Amino acid sequence: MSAASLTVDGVSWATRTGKTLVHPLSFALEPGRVLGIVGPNGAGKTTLLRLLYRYHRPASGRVAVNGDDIWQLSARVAAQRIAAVLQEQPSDFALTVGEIVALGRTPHRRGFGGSTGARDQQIITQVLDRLDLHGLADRHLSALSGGERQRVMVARALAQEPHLLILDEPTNHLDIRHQLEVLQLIRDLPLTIATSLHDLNLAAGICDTILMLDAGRMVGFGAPQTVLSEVAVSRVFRVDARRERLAPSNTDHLSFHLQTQGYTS
Ligand SMILES: Nc1ncnc2c1ncn2[C@@H]1O[C@H](COP(=O)(O)OP(=O)(O)OP(=O)(O)O)[C@@H](O)[C@H]1O
Repeated sequence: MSAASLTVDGVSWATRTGKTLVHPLSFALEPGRVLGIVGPNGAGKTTLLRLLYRYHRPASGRVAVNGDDIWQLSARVAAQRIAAVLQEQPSDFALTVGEIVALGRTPHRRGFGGSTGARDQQIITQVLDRLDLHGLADRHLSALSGGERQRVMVARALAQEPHLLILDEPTNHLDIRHQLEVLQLIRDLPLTIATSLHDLNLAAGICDTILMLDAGRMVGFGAPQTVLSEVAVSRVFRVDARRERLAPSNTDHLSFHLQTQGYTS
């Protein structure tokens, strides 16, 4: 596994009816960085992620991975570089966990239906181990809990050996232990990562950089402590946010309260 740089230059996206959901935004991420995308419901997080994994073609601007415009790459080469773990649960219920993780190798095979080689098998075994899924390899997806399915989807994405990993709310469906495990895995992976996260404290804990969206506009980009200020979080999320120092861990923690006085945006 190796990490890629990500460059987003003047990228915007609008619906067919002309409603702009992502206003032009630019940022750059160095290889190996973890970017957290935060913002209220409907702010455009999923739409921005779709632009990063070549699902939406930008209305303006370009997305480049290691300097290459992702729309200049073939779909297959793009899939060798970028993998995504999405919110929607998969519909491949008839497949086993092992078979689904093996699907992650597809972009690396010659021709469709190519057989699984020794190297593919080795990688599949490694990711099953890494996600603690070995005991479930022969189980059908329909027989798994939501959290187990989520781990299978992360395993499939890692089997793809991407350089850039996109995750949309990866901790949905996960209990606290598995949330922590998936987040620690994300932090330790030698990949460039862009993930949306609703939990601002988790985001501050694992991300190097935070991108804050509000109504399709980038309203913050930088270190978590800077972007997730009390003032900015209060304004964008329409709450009273307070930053407190937790003892004995000596870490910052945001707490949220309904506003007593209205903020106007
Ligand atoms: N293809 C589309 N056509 C029209 N509207 C869309 C489309 N995709 C998303 N939207 C709308 O654009 C806005 C942004 O959606 P998006 O899913 O990107 O937000 P989000 O920040 O991921 O929200 P959430 O936190 O609720 O998941 C929402 O109001 C959504 O209803």
